[in-house]
Amino acid sequence: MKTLKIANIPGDGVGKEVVPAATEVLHAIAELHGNLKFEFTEFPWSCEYYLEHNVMMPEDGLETLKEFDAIFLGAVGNLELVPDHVSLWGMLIKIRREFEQVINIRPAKLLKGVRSPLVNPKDFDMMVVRENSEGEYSSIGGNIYKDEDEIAIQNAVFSRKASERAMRYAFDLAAKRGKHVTSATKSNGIIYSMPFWDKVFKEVSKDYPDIKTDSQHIDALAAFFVTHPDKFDVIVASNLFGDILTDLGAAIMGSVGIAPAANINVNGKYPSMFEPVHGSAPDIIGKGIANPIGQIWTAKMMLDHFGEEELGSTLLDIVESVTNDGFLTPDIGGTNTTKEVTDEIIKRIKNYKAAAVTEETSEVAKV
Ligand SMILES: NC(=O)c1ccc[n+]([C@@H]2O[C@H](COP(=O)([O-])OP(=O)(O)OC[C@H]3O[C@@H](n4cnc5c(N)ncnc54)[C@H](O)[C@@H]3O)[C@@H](O)[C@H]2O)c1
Ligand SMILES: O=C(O)C[C@@H](O)C(=O)O
Ligand SMILES: [K+]
Ligand SMILES: [Mn+2]
Repeated sequence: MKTLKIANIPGDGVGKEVVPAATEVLHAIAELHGNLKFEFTEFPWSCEYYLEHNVMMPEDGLETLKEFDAIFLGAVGNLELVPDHVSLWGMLIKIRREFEQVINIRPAKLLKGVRSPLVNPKDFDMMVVRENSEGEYSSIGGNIYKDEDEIAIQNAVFSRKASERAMRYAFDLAAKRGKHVTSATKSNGIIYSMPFWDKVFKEVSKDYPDIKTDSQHIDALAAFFVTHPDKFDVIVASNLFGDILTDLGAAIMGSVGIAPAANINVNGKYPSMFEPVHGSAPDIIGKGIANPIGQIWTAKMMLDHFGEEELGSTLLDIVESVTNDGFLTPDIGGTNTTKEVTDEIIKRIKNYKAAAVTEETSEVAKV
C-alpha cells in the first residue's frame, strides 16, 4: 500500500470549505486506485490562529511540515483580522521560500460545461510557469520619513539562477506539450531586471532548438490572453507577472474558483505545496457556495506529482463530466452548492470503480 502523508492547512475563508471537500474526493480516488492511501493531518494555522498566538504558524511549524509528503493548502488571508502582507508572508510565502518551492505551475484550460466569458475562447490549454522565490516579491526595502515626505522603497530581485531555473522548467514542460514558450517581459519600462530577464531567456532558449519562443511585454500579453488564448502553450513569468496572468487565465476559464496551482520543490529537499490560485473569497464565506473545483483540480496536480497521472486524468475527466452535466456553483453560472458538486464528483468516482469492477468480473466470466 502506497501511503501519502499530507499536511492539510485549510487556512482562511473558503479554504475551510474547499479543503475538506477536496480531501473527501482524495479519499474516494484512493479507494478507486485500491493500493493508495492518504493520511491527512490538519493544522489550524490561519488569521484566527494569529489572533491567539501572534503568529500565523508556530515557530517549529516548518519542522513539523517537513515530515510530510506534501502540503495541501486552501487560502490565506482575512483582512478584518490581520493585514494581508502579514498573513501571506507569515505562512504562504514563508512556506514557498523556506521549502524552496521555486516554481509555481498554473494551468488554464477550458473545462467542458464551464462557459468562458470570452465570446470565442477556442480551445485554449496553457500552462503558466511562475517564478516563485524572488522577483517583485522581496523583503528588501523600507519606509522612511513621515507625512508628505513619506517614501516606500521596494527592491525587486532577479538572480540568474532563479530566472534560468524557471525558464528551463518551462522549456522542459513545453517539450512534453506544444513546444512553444512565451516569456513575459516588460523590458521597455523596467530597465534593469527585464532586459536581464530577456537576455537569460535568449541564452536558455539556445539549449532548446526544437522549442519555438517568443517574448511579449506583459501589458500586450495580458491583452492576448483575452483575444487569442488558444495561441499559447507554456508561458514563463516573474513572480508578480505570473500572479496576475494566472488570475486572468482563471477568469477566461470562467472563474478563479476553478483554477489550480502547484508550488513545486524541484530539488526534493522539502515537500511541495498544492493550493489553488484563488484566495479566501471574503465575499462568499459561509454561504456554502464556494467552488470546490480549484481545490480538487489542485488535488489532481498532487496526484500527478506523486506519479499517479492516470488517476489524476481520471479525476479531471470525472470533474469535467460533472460540470458538463450542469452541476455548477454560482461563480460559473449555476445554482449548486459546494456540497452538491463535491457529492456528485464522489458519487461518480464510486460509480467509476463499480463499473471497473463489473467489467473485470465479466472479463473473468468470459475466460
Ligand atoms: N494563495 C492564497 O492563499 C491567496 C490567493 C489570493 C488572495 N489571497 C488572499 O485572499 C483574500 C481575498 O483576496 P481577493 O479578494 O483578492 O481574491 P479571492 O481569490 O479571494 O477572490 C476574488 C473573487 O473570486 C471569488 N472566488 C475566489 N475563490 C472562489 C471559489 N472557490 N468559488 C467561488 N468564487 C471564488 C471571490 O468570491 C471574489 O469575488 C486576501 O486576504 C488575499 O490576500 C490569498
Ligand atoms: O501573491 C501571492 O502569491 C498570493 C496569491 O495571490 C497567489 O496567487 O498565490
Ligand atoms: K490559494
Ligand atoms: Mn494571486
